[in-house]
Amino acid sequence: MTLQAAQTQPADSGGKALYGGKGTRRISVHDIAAAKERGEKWPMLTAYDAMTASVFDEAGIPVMLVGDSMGNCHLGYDTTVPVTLDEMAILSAAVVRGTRRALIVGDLPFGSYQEGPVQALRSATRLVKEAGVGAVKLEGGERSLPQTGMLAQAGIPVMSHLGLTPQSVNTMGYRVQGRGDEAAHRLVRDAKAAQDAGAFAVVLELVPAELAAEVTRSLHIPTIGIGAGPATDAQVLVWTDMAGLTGGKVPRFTRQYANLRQTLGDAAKAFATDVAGGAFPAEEHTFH
Ligand SMILES: Nc1nc(=O)c2c([nH]1)NC[C@@H]1CN(c3ccc(C(=O)N[C@@H](CCC(=O)O)C(=O)O)cc3)CN21
Ligand SMILES: CC(C)C(=O)C(=O)O
Ligand SMILES: [Mg+2]
Repeated sequence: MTLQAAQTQPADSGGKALYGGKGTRRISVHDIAAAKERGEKWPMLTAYDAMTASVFDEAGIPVMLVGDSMGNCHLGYDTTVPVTLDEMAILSAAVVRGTRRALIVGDLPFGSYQEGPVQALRSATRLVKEAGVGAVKLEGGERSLPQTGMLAQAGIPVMSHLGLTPQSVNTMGYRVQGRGDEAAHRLVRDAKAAQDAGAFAVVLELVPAELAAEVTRSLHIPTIGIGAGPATDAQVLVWTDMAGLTGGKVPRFTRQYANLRQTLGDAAKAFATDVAGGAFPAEEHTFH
């Protein structure tokens, strides 16, 4: 391929489709943009460790989010608020190492970008350089506009997160957002502002389906829904929720595709029973 051709063919992931495509190189934000033009709907899952990420990569999940939901799903906090940039960097690096094809998006944790665009750039640069993520995500539309613009101009692909923004749980709670005319208009404005500032995609969390559909129609960048109905370009779920590993209550918008909590608990009990009864280790596990 000539240099000229390379420059004019940004979106070939070697088989086109994000999901089910045959390409082996890393998916890029150009591939994400091309999927919206094709009308392809695509899946995104969170991942917090190399082994789980490798399973999803081999299953063809094209985009993974190292979510700050690692706070409650992996590190044992009650919310995402305590998660630090150090924790994000360590687990993001693990997810990058465990994958070959997926685009890895690192969540900027609470407190790592709210001070302003310079802090946002410093934090995002750490995730890009230390962890090797291909993009970062931050919460807020108009309120995070200087940050979104700074990252985009610096050449760091940035995903915006609107609707329910869990880092604001202490002021917002976990309620559906964008209900009523004024809140709906604000969400549309936020989404357009994020797009204009250079965001490559927008997460819409816990918003009415009709509003998510309107936002999806009015943007040229893809929308990724979670509790936002069926019309968004993509869908994201927290992996421990969809795999049935999360303990306690899970959000109503989740579908549980497996029951890993049961499976893993059964395996642990079977091991314990074998040890207690002397059935493990057997001859084939033993050296002489
Ligand atoms: N395990 C997990 N799954 C998630 O989806 C998730 C996290 N953690 N942590 C970060 C945020 C927080 N999220 C949440 C948390 C709670 C609700 C919740 O309780 N929702 C109510 C609906 C509220 C309403 O009707 O207004 C529900 O019953 O699902 C939703 C999203 C989504 N994210
Ligand atoms: C729920 C998704 C969008 C997220 O931000 C996270 O997992 O942290
Ligand atoms: Mg998050």
